Amino acid sequence: MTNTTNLNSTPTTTHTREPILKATNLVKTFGKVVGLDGVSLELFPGEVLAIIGDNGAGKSTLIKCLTGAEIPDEGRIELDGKPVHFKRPQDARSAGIETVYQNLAVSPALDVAANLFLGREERRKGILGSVFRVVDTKGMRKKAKAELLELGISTLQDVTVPVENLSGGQRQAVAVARAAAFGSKVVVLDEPTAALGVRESKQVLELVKNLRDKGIPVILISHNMPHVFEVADRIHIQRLGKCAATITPQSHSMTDAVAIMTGAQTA
Ligand SMILES: Nc1ncnc2c1ncn2[C@@H]1O[C@H](COP(=O)(O)OP(=O)(O)OP(=O)(O)O)[C@@H](O)[C@H]1O
Repeated sequence: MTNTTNLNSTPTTTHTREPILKATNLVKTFGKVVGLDGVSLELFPGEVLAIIGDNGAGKSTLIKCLTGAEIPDEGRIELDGKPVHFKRPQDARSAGIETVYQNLAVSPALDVAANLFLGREERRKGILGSVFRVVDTKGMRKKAKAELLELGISTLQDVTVPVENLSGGQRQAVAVARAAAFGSKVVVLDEPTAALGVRESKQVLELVKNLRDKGIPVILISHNMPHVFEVADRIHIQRLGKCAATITPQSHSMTDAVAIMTGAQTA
């Protein structure tokens, strides 16, 4: 991958590999309101792509179109080079796109391992034979531990702790670990550090880097410029429903990014 300095709305990075996820000219309107006005995006293997933009710039709408929560009016989405037409979030999830939304979908009363396997519980034969299959708590706990270890999540040693007893950062880590497990191809994180303190944010940002290093590309939506500049390989800037520019932390400063975002600097 080579980075070039360029403020045009075309991606500033050239890649030798094919994108895992590619969106071309997405349009989404809500009555007279234009949420997305012809937005294109590419996500490459092993990268963190941040999406930034002012309120109402179209970040959520873009993510929702990529993850099946909204259906674009126009445009094309390809996953691994093949066109996809997600009609609901479950379609995107089945295809390998996992999303962690701001309002975390963790179950507070369940323990860490149960949360990691939520909706995908593993079963084993019960003592009465193969007819009765019981939830394989022990097996899932073992796998949960291995998954957390692989992701470098060291703050969650005990997978039998109920999630309601964890800190905000640890809960976020559980949600991200769940998204990263089960062979997902892409992880989308919506404001993962918004509700966290400095130390907890740092842990989550480390986790994002670990995901990338593990080969899972991440799309990160964030308003926090220092966080974006710390972890992103490329930064897609949304403005008024369009992509104003795609930059890199090497090619542009935070001041540049904010100026492009607000229209003070043209792309
Ligand atoms: N369901 C909806 N119905 C009507 N208008 C919508 C809907 N969803 C989004 N919009 C509009 O589309 C535009 C883009 O909104 P979107 O939520 O994608 O922006 P955003 O960049 O995520 O903003 P924020 O940072 O405030 O969450 C806004 O004008 C918004 O009001």
